[in-house]
Amino acid sequence: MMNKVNLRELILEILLEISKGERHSHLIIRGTLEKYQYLEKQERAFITRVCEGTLEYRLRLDYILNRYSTVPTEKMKPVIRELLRSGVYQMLYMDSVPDSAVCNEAVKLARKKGFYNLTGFVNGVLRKVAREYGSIRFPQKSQPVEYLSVMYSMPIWLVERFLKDYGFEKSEKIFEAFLEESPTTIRIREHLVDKQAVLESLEKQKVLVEKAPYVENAYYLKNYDYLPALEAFRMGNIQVQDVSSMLVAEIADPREGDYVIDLCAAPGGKSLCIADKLKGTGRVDARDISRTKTDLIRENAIRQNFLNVVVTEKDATELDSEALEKADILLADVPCSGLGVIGRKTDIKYNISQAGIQELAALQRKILEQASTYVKPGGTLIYSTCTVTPEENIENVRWFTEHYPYELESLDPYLCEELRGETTKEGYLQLLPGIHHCDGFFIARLKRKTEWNR
Ligand SMILES: C[S@@+](CC[C@H](N)C(=O)[O-])C[C@H]1O[C@@H](n2cnc3c(N)ncnc32)[C@H](O)[C@@H]1O
Repeated sequence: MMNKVNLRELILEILLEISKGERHSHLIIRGTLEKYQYLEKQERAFITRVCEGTLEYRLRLDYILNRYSTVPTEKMKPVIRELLRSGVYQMLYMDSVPDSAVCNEAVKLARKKGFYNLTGFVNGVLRKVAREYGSIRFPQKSQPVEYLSVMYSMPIWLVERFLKDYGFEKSEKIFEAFLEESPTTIRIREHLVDKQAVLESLEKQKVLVEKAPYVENAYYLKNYDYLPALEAFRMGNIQVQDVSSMLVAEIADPREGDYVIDLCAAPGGKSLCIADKLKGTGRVDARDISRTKTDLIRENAIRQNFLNVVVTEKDATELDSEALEKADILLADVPCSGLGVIGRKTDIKYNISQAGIQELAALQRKILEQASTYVKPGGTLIYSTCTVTPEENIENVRWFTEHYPYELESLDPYLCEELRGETTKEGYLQLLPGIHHCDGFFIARLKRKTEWNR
């Protein structure tokens, strides 16, 4: 018989690993769940929920703990800090766990980890929080920065940035959306796939399927445990992808026979979406910087049986003289700060810095510089990011049109009415979580001028 696993100990180990900030939290959680595949569905869900929740609400949990602890959270021993954070998270956000059980388990675990002299401290702090939580005074809207930081667990400097770029109301909606559960969105393939049959196969496997907005073949999936167990997934008929990413392929609008270069393609979502739209014709040259990354694209292309996708390892900042003026469509879905997908990748909000954003904006310009040479005169360049900072988005596009023979082109022919507006008419779209029904994303469509007529 299998030894009983101590779930809270696993959670503590995951949180300690996450707190080092060296690897993405979703990879750490996934790695542990893969190692303990034999755990029950509810046990796996419990681990995921406590780890994700503790991370998502870290700053708010620290604010609460610092009201009751004589030692501030940043001075605590890491084991004690993560035990307290996850304890408070369970008490405040998980009705199914009694407060007394949370305190007892945390004390037991502190002892097991060798912190005998701190068991009284752990017990005292958690019991005080349980008793007095209702009377904690949180910052009010009259102190907007502190309020948004504590209530939505966003670092102060990021709150200040969002306030500057988007104002209070929009920022609050965006932060609220970051804390909501992000749905699993899929795209059903268009070419050679019977959409109705795919929907029926999903329903037969008891998956709840709901239409997602903006894109015809986009759906939300609920009530499934393990994606690879779904026939539609194994057959390569569906692809997990947020609607914002699907919009890139809609806006690229490939025509049969087109040659498309995707400079930063891994794991391949947009490349494969475009390849599907090419209906088995043309070619998508899907590139990325490392073998690990290109293997991800290959894996996805093979599962979905795409024959018009060629995968290559290439650094997009280096010139590829063989590709000069060859592409009908060039996709630069560049590495970015990822602030639009904090709802899916929580650690971004704790790990990104203003200097990091500046560095990324410079890297994006370097990639655009090379990209500019691969497009046929009259061809299309799509620039996209999953972030919301002006310097990585519209400011880069303005810089690009000032220095290279490109002009913005309206997105309206490719978008549903709901997404059309002033900027889409001009040629770009900034999607914001909480305002739009998808991740935060930026897409611009640029046409290479046939003559350099500045
Ligand atoms: C936003 S992700 C791409 C997502 C992908 N387009 C999709 O839809 O699945 C950015 C990618 O850029 C890649 N990247 C970073 N620096 C690069 C470089 N210098 N050259 C090529 N790819 C690079 C990263 O490995 C990462 O896979």
